[in-house]
Amino acid sequence: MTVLLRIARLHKQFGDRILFDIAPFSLDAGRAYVLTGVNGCGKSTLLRILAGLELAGTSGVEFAGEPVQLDPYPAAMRAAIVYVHQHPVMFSTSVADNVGYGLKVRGTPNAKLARIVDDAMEWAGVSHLRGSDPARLSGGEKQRVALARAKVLEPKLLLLDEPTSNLDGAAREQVLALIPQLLEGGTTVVMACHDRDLIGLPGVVRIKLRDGRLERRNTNRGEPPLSLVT
Ligand SMILES: Nc1ncnc2c1ncn2[C@@H]1O[C@H](COP(=O)(O)OP(=O)(O)OP(=O)(O)O)[C@@H](O)[C@H]1O
Repeated sequence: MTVLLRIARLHKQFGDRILFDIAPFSLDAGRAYVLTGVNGCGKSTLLRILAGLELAGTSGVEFAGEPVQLDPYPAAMRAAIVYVHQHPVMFSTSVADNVGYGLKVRGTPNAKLARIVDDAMEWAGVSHLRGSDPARLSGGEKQRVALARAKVLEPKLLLLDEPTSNLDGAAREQVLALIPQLLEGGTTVVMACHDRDLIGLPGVVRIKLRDGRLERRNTNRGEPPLSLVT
């Protein structure tokens, strides 16, 4: 399998506190990973670094086979990597505008954009909310809109930060039902989570941040070992 992202060393500290020092690790193209670890170990920070939202000390970074630096964050990675926050921030226009915003910025023609947005909203079960004020959505609806907004961009790497946290009952089930479909699309996905149902998804590689290191666990359901952390 092709490596999408390779990092020889990734080091993050806040003041004197070393949060993690990871060396080396790689993410395969089209592979799904679940990132676990105790509260505060740095899962969100790691995803934010990969998304270019936070700086870190890095060396030996390659993305899609090209050597890159993460500061300044490369445009090619900005275009290819989408981060979905556990509390997604929405523009206060409409749900449909939010789902289509990234495509609009990319200059997608209106007719095509409308079609893609319709399909994504149907996929996420939020078509009925198309004209709604995003500020009035429930947590589960917001997360599903955020997943639709990410999906339309067809990212090479999708980073999901605790997609089911703070959700329960039907809202959680609805988000859980979307995730396997995202994993089938050929996108590399990394999900930070504590949710056992996500951690147990078949074919997903488990990685764990512990004591500032990234450990690789087995792939679920006894599949062959993968080259996640080499
Ligand atoms: N800007 C910052 N300055 C100082 N410390 C920070 C900053 N951002 C995060 N931290 C600290 O870094 C640690 C890791 O935070 P992070 O949110 O990445 O953890 P997490 O593993 O995602 O936690 P959780 O499972 O609770 O979401 C925490 O102790 C947090 O307080």
